[in-house]
Amino acid sequence: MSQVAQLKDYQQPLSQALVKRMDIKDLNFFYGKDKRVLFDVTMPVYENRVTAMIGPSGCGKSTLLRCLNRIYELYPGQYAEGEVTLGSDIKVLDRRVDLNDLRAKIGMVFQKPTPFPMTIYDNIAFGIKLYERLSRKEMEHRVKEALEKAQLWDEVKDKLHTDASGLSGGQQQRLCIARTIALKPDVILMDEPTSALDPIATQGIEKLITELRRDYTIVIVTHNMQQAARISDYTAFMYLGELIEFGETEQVFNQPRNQRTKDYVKGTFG
Ligand SMILES: Nc1ncnc2c1ncn2[C@@H]1O[C@H](COP(=O)(O)OP(=O)(O)OP(=O)(O)O)[C@@H](O)[C@H]1O
Repeated sequence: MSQVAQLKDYQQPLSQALVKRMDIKDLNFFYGKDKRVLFDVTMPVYENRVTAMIGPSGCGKSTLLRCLNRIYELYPGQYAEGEVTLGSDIKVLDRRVDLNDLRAKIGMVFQKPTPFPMTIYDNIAFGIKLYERLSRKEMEHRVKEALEKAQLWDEVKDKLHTDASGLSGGQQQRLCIARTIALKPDVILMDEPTSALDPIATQGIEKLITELRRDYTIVIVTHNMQQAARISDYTAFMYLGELIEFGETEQVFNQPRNQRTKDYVKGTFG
């Protein structure tokens, strides 16, 4: 059995056909006019699959992720050129596309769990209220559904109205995932979602990610190659702002086409 197959002990095969959920074409990114850090990146993001971005520190993984929901627009001087499409018709980089709508469709989970300073229940309800008017019953149902999908419900159902800061790190991260899920996104972006967590909590999140891909499309940036091998279906290897190789995770790890990929996955550099 291959190394990747052994690592994927808890991943169930998916039956859905391969469909492009997002399409990235000739993407360039600039931290100001004179600092270009992405160079003509072109790759698909497949629906109901986990795509991992790997590569040495500073290669542009997080920058690429941040282009997918235009979160960089919060910072003056940063801009992207090229094309990022969601579904068949939403041009993500087009300034006419409303950022709030976009971020509901393309949710994001960050490195450090960042619950809002409010109750567990309100953490979920808060985001929903920005987009939808639900009755109390409907809201209760949505909150429960999101917590169930994030596999947190059983642990918090008796303390929904206590402060979220009382949860463990792993629980807080699952709460952040629930908050994202509650908006019914198409795509969930995750930037090093387990790097602040202990091994047990990390395993819980990894398992959750592989289950969430039944309903969502997930793109994850990770430093941890074993994690990429365990949980992703597709892997993008980046180096110095270029996409060096993209393919099925099994292939990228076991039969890389590019010498740099080979060296990186073997641990020779990076
Ligand atoms: N706010 C910023 N201003 C200027 N340059 C930046 C900024 N953020 C990142 N960079 C540069 O952009 C390049 C890509 O950084 P990025 O954070 O996307 O890489 P990464 O692969 O995610 O790295 P890491 O694994 O260390 O998080 C690096 O050269 C980095 O120094």
